[in-house]
Amino acid sequence: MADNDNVVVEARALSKVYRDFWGRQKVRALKALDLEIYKGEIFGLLGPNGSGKTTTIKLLLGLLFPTEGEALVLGQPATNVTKNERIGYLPEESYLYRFLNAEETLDFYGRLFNISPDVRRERIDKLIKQVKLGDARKRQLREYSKGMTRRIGLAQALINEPDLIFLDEPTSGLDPIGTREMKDWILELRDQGKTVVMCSHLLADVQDVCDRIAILHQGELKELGRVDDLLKVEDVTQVSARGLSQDCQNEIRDVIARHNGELLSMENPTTTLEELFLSIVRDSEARPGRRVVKQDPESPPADSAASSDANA
Ligand SMILES: Nc1ncnc2c1ncn2[C@@H]1O[C@H](COP(=O)(O)OP(=O)(O)OP(=O)(O)O)[C@@H](O)[C@H]1O
Repeated sequence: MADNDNVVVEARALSKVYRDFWGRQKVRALKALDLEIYKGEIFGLLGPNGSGKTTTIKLLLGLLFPTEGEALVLGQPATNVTKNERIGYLPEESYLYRFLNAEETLDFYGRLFNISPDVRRERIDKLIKQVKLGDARKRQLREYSKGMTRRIGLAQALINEPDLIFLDEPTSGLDPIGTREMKDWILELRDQGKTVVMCSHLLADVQDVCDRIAILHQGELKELGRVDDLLKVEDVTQVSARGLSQDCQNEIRDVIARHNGELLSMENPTTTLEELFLSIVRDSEARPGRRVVKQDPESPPADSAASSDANA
């Protein structure tokens, strides 16, 4: 295996077969996976349900033993669980104690890592503020919404200040604002030099934050590479410009035709629904009480009661 400080995860022919009670072959969940993940990158593990993503993470955490092949994580065999002191893990379903509050939960996990009381107190305070649970720090987790549970899950995964963080579906159950915050935290972790490995079915989120991805299907690696390279459409050139007159646009059309090119589109770009949603919510927070009813010219007029309410 490579002796390279930059390689944080290295899997060679990593395979897992789940057997049934009688020891007969049951499911080939992972088939000879070869993979390297580098320091300081956000790596996305994608694939349909049952393609082997969670199995891969569990093998890398040493929670499962491989049937064949091997993996090195942070320079140590994946099966060596002492390396997990430098790893954070947010499972798909957070296994948290419902009757503990946020502080007690983080204190519990801090103790598991033998973090001294002073450092624990300081870190818990910092993390609770970071994931914006300051107002809910004394509330039991059974009262938490899905989004709050995801956020305390992230704080728990960071309690040991890990170098490598595994996040299984980090944005599931979060609203667009919670999703944006989670993505910003993930980007911040990379800025701090940490390595993040995430699984997600939400491809827009993966595209937004991941540097490289691997796509698994039926336990096999089908694609591996940089997101921007994989998504680049080689034979199309996109130009974006502001302030073009109609004459100028016509000239551009002529130039493209003269050079035997095919004009695919020349139009005003649209923003994303995420951008629109976030700008409306931020605007509403900045100017509470302001209500807008925008009339779609195609739709029938709103009834008079709705209009007078909106103008109130
Ligand atoms: N403990 C187990 N015993 C037997 N089969 C298992 C076990 N865990 C997973 N499998 C099987 O291994 C395959 C891969 O499962 P895995 O959970 O790794 O997929 P996944 O990509 O994480 O799926 P999802 O997106 O649904 O979380 C599936 O066919 C699954 O049924």
